[in-house]
Amino acid sequence: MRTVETPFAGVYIIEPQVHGDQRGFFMESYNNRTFQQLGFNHTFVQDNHSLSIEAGTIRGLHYQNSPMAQTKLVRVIAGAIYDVVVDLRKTSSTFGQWMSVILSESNKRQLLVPVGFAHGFCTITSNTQVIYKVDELYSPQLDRGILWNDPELNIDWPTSIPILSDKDNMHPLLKDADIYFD
Ligand SMILES: Cc1cn([C@H]2C[C@H](O)[C@@H](COP(=O)(O)OP(=O)(O)O[C@H]3O[C@@H](C)C(=O)[C@@H](O)[C@H]3O)O2)c(=O)[nH]c1=O
Repeated sequence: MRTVETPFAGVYIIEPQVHGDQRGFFMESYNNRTFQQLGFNHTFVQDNHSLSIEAGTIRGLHYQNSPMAQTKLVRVIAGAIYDVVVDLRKTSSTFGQWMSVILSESNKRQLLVPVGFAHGFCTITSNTQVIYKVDELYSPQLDRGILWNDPELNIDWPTSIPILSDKDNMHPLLKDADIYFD
């Protein structure tokens, strides 16, 4: 397993070691001891799995406020996504900035999204399946979002006419967002 640093402190791309042979491949998609050795001390308590049928589906931008803020370990098991994180740490020099990475069934890359970031993705294939681990349980009361096309963020999404949930259509702009991480 290899970790790749990103422009944001605390956000890492993780590349598992893939053992290919004539049958296909085997990989450890998560190994607690390796994570601990790398200094990642999360205890993941929930696994999530989503299917997005159409390419051009955006889910996001989502985060949970404290005391249920979540670290997420995101990967794709079918298709591909343009994965985005936005720095929401108010004291950060990169507050309000975003970055993207392609996660796909074929590149098997994972993104570690720490507390303090909003997360969202746009599917770039049909029938895309994303799975991710989180280190706090889902809390509908503390679930928050920021509008995907907030002009202040100016995210360069692969589509300008995404398929969205009703919820994701109604999120506030960053300037009005309720952000609380302790
Ligand atoms: C996130 C979540 C949702 N739900 C329920 C609430 C709702 O009825 C249904 C669909 O929820 P959502 O529309 O929020 O699902 P979705 O838009 O896929 O939300 C996800 O988006 C990506 C980008 C993330 O980063 C995730 O953390 C999560 O916020 O599933 C749970 O039961 N547990 C959960 O952990």
